[in-house]
Amino acid sequence: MIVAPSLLSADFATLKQQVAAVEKAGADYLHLDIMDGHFVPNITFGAQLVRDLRPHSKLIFDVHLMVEHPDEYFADFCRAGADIITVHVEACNHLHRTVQNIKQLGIKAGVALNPATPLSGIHYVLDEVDMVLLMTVNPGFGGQKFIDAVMPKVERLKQLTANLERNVDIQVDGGINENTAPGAVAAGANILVAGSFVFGAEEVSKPIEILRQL
Ligand SMILES: O=C(CO)[C@@H](O)[C@H](O)COP(=O)(O)O
Ligand SMILES: [Fe+2]
Repeated sequence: MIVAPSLLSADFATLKQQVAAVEKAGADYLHLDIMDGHFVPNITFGAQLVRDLRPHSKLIFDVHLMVEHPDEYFADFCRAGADIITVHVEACNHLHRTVQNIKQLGIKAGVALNPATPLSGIHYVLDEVDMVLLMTVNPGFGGQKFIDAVMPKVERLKQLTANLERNVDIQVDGGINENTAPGAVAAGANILVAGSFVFGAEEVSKPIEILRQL
């Protein structure tokens, strides 16, 4: 599995070292949660942090935009060094255009769905997107409980993407740990985001290895 540690659960006073630790431990992506205090009831960090971390890591920078008006921000995150930018379906008035505009910058585009959002909103962009992120918690905070009811949505998405000629990654995000990840993988996910499971461990290498082996 592709493992994407979420920096949200790291100690923000030592970010550079913690990014280096997950990279050394075999992580594939670095998941960067951008929250604006409007789309979600929490505020994290902006493009400047992505820009500052970029020279220190070869990890794929996977930017999860939990902001209103994502069209106003994604280009800045691309310039800052994002490799993948994911926008929320619930925040986009013209999702197809937003996805196309992200891809025109030469990076990958993802679309994210909250747990209560049905797959129907993305049927007509599946031909365009590189990744679909299915939230397995309500976005806004790390350390929440995995919502099992999202699993049939993962299965359905897997069926839909299997019919496409190109690869579309399925990312799950929220409450992923050694107990919940196997079910998500069985349902069809191939990218596992994990915040508290990775950064809450004494050694980040252990949870990363557990997820990688799935
Ligand atoms: O996008 C989000 C939360 O909104 C996530 O990326 C969290 O950061 C995941 O944290 P854990 O649930 O794994 O602790
Ligand atoms: Fe996230």
